[in-house]
Amino acid sequence: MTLLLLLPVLLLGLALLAGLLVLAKSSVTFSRLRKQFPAPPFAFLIGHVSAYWGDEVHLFKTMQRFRATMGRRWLIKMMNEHALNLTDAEGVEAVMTSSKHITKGPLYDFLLPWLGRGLLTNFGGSWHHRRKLLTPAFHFKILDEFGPLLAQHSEQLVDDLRVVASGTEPLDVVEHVSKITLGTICETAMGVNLHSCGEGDEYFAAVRTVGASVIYRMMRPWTWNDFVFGLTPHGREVTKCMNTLHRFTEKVIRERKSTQDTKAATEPSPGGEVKLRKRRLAFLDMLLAAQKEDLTLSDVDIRNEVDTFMFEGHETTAMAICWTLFALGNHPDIQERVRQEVLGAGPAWQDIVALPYLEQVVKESLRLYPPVLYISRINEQGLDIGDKHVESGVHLDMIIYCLHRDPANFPDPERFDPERFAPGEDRGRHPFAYVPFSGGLRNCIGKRYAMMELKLMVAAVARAFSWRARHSPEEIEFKPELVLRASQGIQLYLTPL
Ligand code: HEM
Repeated sequence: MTLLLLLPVLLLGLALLAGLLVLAKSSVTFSRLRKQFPAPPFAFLIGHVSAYWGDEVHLFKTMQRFRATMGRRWLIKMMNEHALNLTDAEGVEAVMTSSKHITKGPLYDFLLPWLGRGLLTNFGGSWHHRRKLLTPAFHFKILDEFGPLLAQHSEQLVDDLRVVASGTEPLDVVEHVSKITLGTICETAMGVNLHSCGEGDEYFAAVRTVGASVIYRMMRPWTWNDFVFGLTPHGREVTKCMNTLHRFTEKVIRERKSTQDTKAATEPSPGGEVKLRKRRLAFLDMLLAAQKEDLTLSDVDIRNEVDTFMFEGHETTAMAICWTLFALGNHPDIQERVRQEVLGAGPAWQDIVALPYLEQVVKESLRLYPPVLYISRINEQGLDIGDKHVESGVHLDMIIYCLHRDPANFPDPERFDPERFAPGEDRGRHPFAYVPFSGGLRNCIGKRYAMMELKLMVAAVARAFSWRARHSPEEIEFKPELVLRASQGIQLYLTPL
C-alpha cells in the first residue's frame, strides 16, 4: 500500500529530474553558443521565457529592444530550445539560398491541427511534390483570368466603404478589407462565391483566435504540448475555432465539387502527372483534378491545402492593403501622386497593375510593414554564415521587420519613401535586404497574385476617397499575430470624392 502511494511520487520526481537534466544540458550548449553570438540577459534554466512573457505588444517591444542592444544577430533560449535571430541580409541570404534549411521551425507546429501538412508547413519530398503540382495554379495566364475578378472585388470594397465612411469619424478598415480579400481568394483560387458558403463571419473570428493563440503559446512553454494545451479553457476554445475553420473549407470544397466536372478537363499521362487538356486550372480545380490521377492525395490533404491557401491568401494581402492605406493616410502628398497616376491610367485592370509609382508605394509599404514579419527554419545540418558556424539544432529565425529597417541598406529606415524603389535606386542594395515574400526555394507562391490584388485595391480606394490616418507611425503599437497588426487597428478618416 505504502509502495502504491510512493510510486506516483517517485515517477513524478524522476520526470522532474529528467526535465532538469535536459534544461541543464541545454544551458551548457547555450554557453558554448554564446562564444559565437551575443544573447540578451536571461534567467537560469528557463532562458528568455520571462523576458517575452506578456502580450503580443510586449513581445514586439522586447524584440525591438534586443535588436537595439544586441546588433543584427542574437541568440534566444526558450527553455531547452535555442534560436539564432537574424536581421541582417548576409545571414538571411545564407538561410534562404540553402536547399538544406527548408524545413519550417517548431512554431509552425502549432498550426498543424488547422493546416496539417499543407504547403506552408510541409517538408521534404512531399513538399517538393506538392509545390511542383501547385505552382502552375498561379501561372501568369491564370492570373490574367483573375484580373477582372480582382478588379470587380476592388469596386466592391469601395462600395462597402462608402456605406460606412464618414470624413469625421475614424473607421477601422481591417475587417472590411479582410472580408473582401477572403471573398477574392474564394472566388479566384477556389472558384466559389463566399456568400454561398455562409459562415464567413464565423471564419474571420476563428482565424483571429487561432492566429493569436500561436503567439500566446510561443510565450508560454507549458502550453507547447498539444495535449496539455487542449485541456485548458483557451485550448478548448482554439479547438472549437479549428473545427469552425474546417467546416468552412469543407463547405467550399463541397460547393466546388458540386459545380464542376474535373474529369472533363484532365487526361491521364504516362508519367502519372496531371496534364491539363483544355486550359490551365485554378488552384482548387487543379487539386480536385489531381486527386483523380493520384490516389495518395486524400480528402484531408486537399482540405489542408485549401485551409493553407485560404489563410495565406487573404490575411496577408488584407494587412498589406491596410498598411499601405495607413502609410498613404500619413503622407497626403504621396497619396495625391498615387491618385493622379491612377486617374490618368487606362480603364483596364492591366493598366493599373502596370503603374510604376503605385508599385513603388506598395513595395515601400511592404518594407516598413511586412505582413509576415518573422519566419523560422530548422537547422538540421549546421550552417555557415560568413566566418561563423551555427551548429545544428539551433533554429534559424529571420525577422523580416528588422531586416527591412536595417540602415545599412535603407538609410533613414523609418521614413516612408517610395523613391527607394524607383528604377536604379536599388543599385548596391544587398539582394536579400528586402524579402517581404521570403526568398529561395520556399518563397511565397502567391506573390504575383498578391501584388496584383494590392495594387488594384489601393488604386480603387485612391480613386474613390481621400483619407488621413488617425494615428501617426510613432503612435502605432505593433501587434504580431500570424500577420503584423496594430493594436489600434488601422483607423482612417475616409472622405468620398
Ligand atoms: C502581401 C501578401 C503576402 C505576403 C507578404 C506573403 C508572404 C509570404 C512569406 C514571407 C512566405 C514564407 C513563409 C515562411 O517561410 O514561413 C510565404 C509563403 C507562402 N505564401 Fe505568401 N504572402 C502573401 C500572399 C500570399 C497569397 C495571396 C497566397 C496564396 C494565394 C500565398 C500563399 C503562400 C503559401 C502557400 C506559402 C508557403 C509556400 C511554401 O512553403 O512553399 N501568399 N508568403
